[in-house]
Amino acid sequence: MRLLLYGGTFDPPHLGHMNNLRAAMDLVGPDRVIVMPAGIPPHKAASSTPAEQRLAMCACFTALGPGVGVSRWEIDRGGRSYTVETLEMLHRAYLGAELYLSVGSDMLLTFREWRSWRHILELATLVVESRQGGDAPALHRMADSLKADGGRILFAQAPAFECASSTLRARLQAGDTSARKLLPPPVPELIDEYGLYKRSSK
Ligand SMILES: Nc1ncnc2c1ncn2[C@@H]1O[C@H](COP(=O)(O)OP(=O)(O)OP(=O)(O)O)[C@@H](O)[C@H]1O
Ligand SMILES: O=C(O)c1ccc[n+]([C@@H]2O[C@H](COP(=O)([O-])O)[C@@H](O)[C@H]2O)c1
Repeated sequence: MRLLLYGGTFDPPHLGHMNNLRAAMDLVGPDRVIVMPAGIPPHKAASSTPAEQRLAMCACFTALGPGVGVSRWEIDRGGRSYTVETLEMLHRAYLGAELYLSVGSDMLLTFREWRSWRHILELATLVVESRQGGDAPALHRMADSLKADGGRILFAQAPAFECASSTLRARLQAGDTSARKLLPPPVPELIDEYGLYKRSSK
């Protein structure tokens, strides 16, 4: 059994994430996909969007196929979400499964800063997706060096879809409604329902 983990802050999920996960699924052909919104992301400021609302927005990923589920495990644990702990949990819960971890280019380039990154390489195959055209040489250099440390690394074959949650939040807060086109359903509807990313009053 192949199990693909896709973690993120998802504040909010966007078409770059959808493109990323679809490409990883096309490459790996997983039996099961677990989308895991982080409690507190380890390497950036905590999101001000409530975890339950980020979790609800992740329903967009289930459109990618019947094997795709969204887990609240990291949110329920609370605190900083270290991927090694999530992979250890999956390793125990799905005995014998081959684990894959989907990451965008920024995550691969900072991978040696992750907690217990050597153990992550033992537990899972990394599936890398480019976030911007032209980043391939740096990604391949990093992949080669992680392979020398025993890592297994695959590259998903999809053109980069340049998009970031932080930019979309800023655009929505500035009243740029065209940013909504980069959000998969039901994300725009939930943003309205929860009153997220509101234009700041001056
Ligand atoms: N446009 C994209 N293309 C490919 N991968 C992406 C893209 N955006 C995010 N990712 C990857 O998705 C995962 C989760 O990302 P995250 O939720 O932090 O989104 P983000 O857009 O990077 O957010 P922010 O701009 O707030 O940092 C990470 O592995 C990240 O590299
Ligand atoms: O475990 C770590 O040390 C670690 C360091 C940085 C990022 N991560 C994970 O990578 C995923 C994407 O992180 P982020 O901050 O871009 O949302 C998310 O699942 C994080 O928990 C994990």
